[in-house]
Amino acid sequence: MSTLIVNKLSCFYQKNQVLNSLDLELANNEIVCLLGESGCGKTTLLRAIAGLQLDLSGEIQINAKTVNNTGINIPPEERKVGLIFQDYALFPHLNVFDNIAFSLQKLSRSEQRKLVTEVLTLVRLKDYADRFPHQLSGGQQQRIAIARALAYQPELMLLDEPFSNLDPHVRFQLIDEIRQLLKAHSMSALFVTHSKEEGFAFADRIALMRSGKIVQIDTAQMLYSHPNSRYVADFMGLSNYLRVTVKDKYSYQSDLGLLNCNAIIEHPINTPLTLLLRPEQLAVEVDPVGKGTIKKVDFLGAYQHVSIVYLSKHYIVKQSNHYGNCMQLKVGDKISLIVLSHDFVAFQTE
Ligand SMILES: Nc1ncnc2c1ncn2[C@@H]1O[C@H](COP(=O)(O)OP(=O)(O)OP(=O)(O)O)[C@@H](O)[C@H]1O
Repeated sequence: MSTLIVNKLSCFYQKNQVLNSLDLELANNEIVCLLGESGCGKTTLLRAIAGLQLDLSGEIQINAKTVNNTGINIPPEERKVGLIFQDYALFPHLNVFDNIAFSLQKLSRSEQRKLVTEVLTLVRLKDYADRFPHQLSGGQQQRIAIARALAYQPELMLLDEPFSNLDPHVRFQLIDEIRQLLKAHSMSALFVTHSKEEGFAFADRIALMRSGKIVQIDTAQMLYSHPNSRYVADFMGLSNYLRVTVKDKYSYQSDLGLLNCNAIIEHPINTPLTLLLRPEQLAVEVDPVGKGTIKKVDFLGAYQHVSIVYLSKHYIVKQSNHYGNCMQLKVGDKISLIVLSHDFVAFQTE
C-alpha cells in the first residue's frame, strides 16, 4: 500500500501556476527527496500535502484516505502529518518537555510524560526535558523538533530543509540518525532540500522537480546514470555531450571513433543522437599526434578534472587518483580522448 498518492495536483498563486498536474506516490516506509531549482514548487507541494495551501485542484490521499479533492479539504490537524522545518519552530518560552507536550494536550499529564520520555529517548536527549531552546545546539534543537513531530505519531513526515542550518559534520550524523529512526518506525517521509548530497544520504528515491512537475523519480544512482533528459543529466552532475549517428544495432559513429554498445540500439541506422558522457566515462592519453589539447587541470585531491578541447569541442575528464598517481598532465599537452566502455545514454539531438 502507498502512504501518499498525489494525483494531478495543480496550484496557483493568483494567475501564476506553481504546481502543474503533478503526480507522486510514496510507498510505505519510503523516504523521498524533492530536489529542484529554487522556485520550482517544492515547498508549495509540502504545504499542499500538509493542508496549508489554498487554490488546489487534484487529489491527495494519505494512507488511502482522501484529504484533498473536489469538495474535500481535510484540515491540517486531521491529516496525521508531522512537519519539520529548517528553523526548528520551537516555542522559545517553553522548555523541551512543554514544547513536545504542546500538541498532546488531549492526553493526561502522566500519558504526556510517558510519551515525551519515549520520544526524547529516541532522539537521545532524555536528560534535556528541562532545558529551553536557547540552551541547545542547532542539532539538538532539530532533534527536539523531530521528537515533537514523532510524539504526534504521524503517518507521514514532511521535512522542509531540516538540515540546512547545521554544520556539515552534525548534519550528516543527524541525517543518518533520523533516517534510521524513520526506518525503525516504518514511517514514510517527503523531504525538501537544495543539497543533492543530503538527498543521496537521506532518501530512498529522489524526485526531481521542474516548473511544478516531477520530471524524473528514481534512485539517486539511476538519476545520475540514466537521466531521462539533458535537464536531469545536468542537474545531477557534470555532463559532456557527443553528437553521434547510429551505425548499426551495436555501435555509434562519432568524432571519437566507433563506440560499441553493450545493449541493442533501438534507433534506426543513421539516426543522429546526442550521447551523455560523464567525466569519469572518458579517459585521456598523452599523444603527440593526438587531436586534443589540455586547457586546464584542476587537482581536487582524490581526483582531478582535466578540461580538454578536442576537434574544437570542450570536454571535462575526471581522473581518479587511485594510488596517488594522477597523471602529470600539463596545460598544452596533446592528447587522445578515449570513451570508456559503459551503458550509453542517448538523447534525441536538439
Ligand atoms: N505566498 C505566495 N504568493 C505568491 N507567490 C508565491 C507565494 N509563495 C511562493 N510563491 C511562488 O511560487 C513559486 C514556488 O515557490 P516554492 O516556495 O514552492 O518554491 P521552492 O521550490 O520551494 O523554492 P526554494 O527552493 O527557493 O525554497 C515561486 O515562484 C514563488 O515565488
